Amino acid sequence: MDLLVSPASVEEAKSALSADIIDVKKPSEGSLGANFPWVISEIKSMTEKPVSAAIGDYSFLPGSASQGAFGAACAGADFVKVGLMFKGDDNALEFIKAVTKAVKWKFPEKTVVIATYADYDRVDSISPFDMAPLAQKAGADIAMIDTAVKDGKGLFDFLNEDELTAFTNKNRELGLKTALAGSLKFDDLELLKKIDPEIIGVRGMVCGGDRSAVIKESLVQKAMTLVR
Ligand SMILES: O=C[C@H](O)COP(=O)(O)O
Repeated sequence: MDLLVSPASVEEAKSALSADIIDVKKPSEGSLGANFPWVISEIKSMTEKPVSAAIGDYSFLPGSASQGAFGAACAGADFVKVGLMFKGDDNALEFIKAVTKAVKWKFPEKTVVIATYADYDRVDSISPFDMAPLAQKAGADIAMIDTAVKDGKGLFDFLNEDELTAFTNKNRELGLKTALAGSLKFDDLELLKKIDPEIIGVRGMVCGGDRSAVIKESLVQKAMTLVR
């Protein structure tokens, strides 16, 4: 299980470099808020580790999302991560195909992460369970669950161990990897290891519990020790 940590700036990324994946985002612009391309590029130049970039929590705007995805890939992101904040299988398939094509067109080696939300009912968006087969059909690589609303409720307030294990196992059958996130806590790590996704994503946990604070290097190191 790899640890993905989401810094919000170049300065903060320096404290996150011991993570397995450095995930550039702008939390002030949403759960999967997009940061500036020059921030992605500078963080990429600081590490040999894979760099991921969130490109936003999107309504059904496949053209805009494709351009964002291409921009993030050109700026140096190895993983391009997009959130689906809309409903409808046909629209989701069209959107995921467009984003995947935008990344793989010039960068076939790069990884496309399609995120949906554990609290999808709260934001009226597609469920992770409906999204994953569409991600596989569209040629994406990773099916992710995060939370849309960062109000203290986390992944396990919406989905239980059995549901998350079923999601992870089904993705593996489909040939997709799984990433799980959503206000995860140190106390969740043992259960997450049992569920066994390929990646877990955190920010609040390594900020000391408050995702609007800054990442603490010592907490990233603690999390790295505990996920192994
Ligand atoms: O990609 C993962 C997110 O950055 C998770 O953030 P969070 O742990 O504060 O919910």
